[in-house]
Amino acid sequence: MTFITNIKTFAALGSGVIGSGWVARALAHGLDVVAWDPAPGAEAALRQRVANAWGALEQQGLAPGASPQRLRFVSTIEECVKDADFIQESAPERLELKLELHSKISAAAKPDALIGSSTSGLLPSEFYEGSTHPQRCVVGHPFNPVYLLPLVEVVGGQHTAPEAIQAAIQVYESLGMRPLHVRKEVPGFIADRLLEALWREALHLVNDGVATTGEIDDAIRFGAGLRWSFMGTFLTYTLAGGDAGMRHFMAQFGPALQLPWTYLPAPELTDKLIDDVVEGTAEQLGSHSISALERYRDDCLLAVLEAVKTTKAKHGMHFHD
Ligand SMILES: NC(=O)C1=CN([C@@H]2O[C@H](COP(=O)(O)OP(=O)(O)OC[C@H]3O[C@@H](n4cnc5c(N)ncnc54)[C@H](O)[C@@H]3O)[C@@H](O)[C@H]2O)C=CC1
Ligand SMILES: C[N+](C)(C)CC(=O)CC(=O)[O-]
Repeated sequence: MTFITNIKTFAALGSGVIGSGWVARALAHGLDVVAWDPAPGAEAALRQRVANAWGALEQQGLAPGASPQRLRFVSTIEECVKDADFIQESAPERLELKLELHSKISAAAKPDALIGSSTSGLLPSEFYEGSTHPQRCVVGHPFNPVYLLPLVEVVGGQHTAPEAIQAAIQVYESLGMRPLHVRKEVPGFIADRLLEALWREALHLVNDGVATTGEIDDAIRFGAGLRWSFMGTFLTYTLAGGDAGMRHFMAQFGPALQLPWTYLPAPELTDKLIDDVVEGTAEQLGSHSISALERYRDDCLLAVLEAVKTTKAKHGMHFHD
């Protein structure tokens, strides 16, 4: 079974936060991009998002011929996918919607064009159930902003061919990404299970009046957040065990897991909790607009990526090590 991996035309369905991030990444890699989104005003919003991202992409380096002008917005699903070499769906996170959309996408697409879904945690076996040629269908779960963050989790469903997983990994690599094959199909995959655990605890801390949203963000950004950009939890905690390493760490800090410090179930999303979170984050945002904050985030990310790359090289490592 072979699938198209040398892609020239990228199709994006759904052009909100994530779809527009894919569009910007694909354009920056010198591809032709065709996009579709049913919302009124979607084309203008997409072009605005791409323009907002373009400065960061220029700083990172564009592929020869890369241009926002190579984006074509079309009015039907069929027109969007029929000539595409690779298709990425970024529609709202609703199982029924994705199920119906994928039956239309896959029926109109070339049979050897891979189809990826940006879902954050729905199961591909479920939403590709009605798809034509489901062996080429995968999840390619990205991270926001998609045009800068390298990670993409690649997950297959029960009908996905192993060759399709490998081919999708190849395509995502050609877009400058760092694919992580999630070998077992589980809800939330790997990264969102971790992120959701943190998010749940953060909401409990607000709900219990322990800290404001700003204080919780400070607890992350001045501490673990800084080290997470180059070293994950396991290696970090190996160092926390000193010369005795992980075995000593487990003996010393493992029992605290039983105390417990954390709650597993999520807090109830009461109106008060939602108001506290919305008002807290509005205060953090201050007078900055969302697009100004996006540009600030992108500048920080570019600087961090560059610093990590250079420091690793100094220690004889590659960025992906
Ligand atoms: N926002 C995030 O941080 C992340 C989201 N994702 C996933 O990406 C997908 C899209 O999420 P967002 O971009 O955040 O949502 P969004 O709400 O920003 O964008 C969704 C877009 O889909 C469009 N849409 C509505 N009905 C549609 C249909 N039937 N077919 C195609 N498009 C349709 C909407 O008009 C909208 O532009 C979801 O599956 C989500 O789980 C993945 C990683 C991160
Ligand atoms: C909140 N979220 C589940 C949509 C987050 C993601 O899927 C990944 C990210 O960018 O944090």
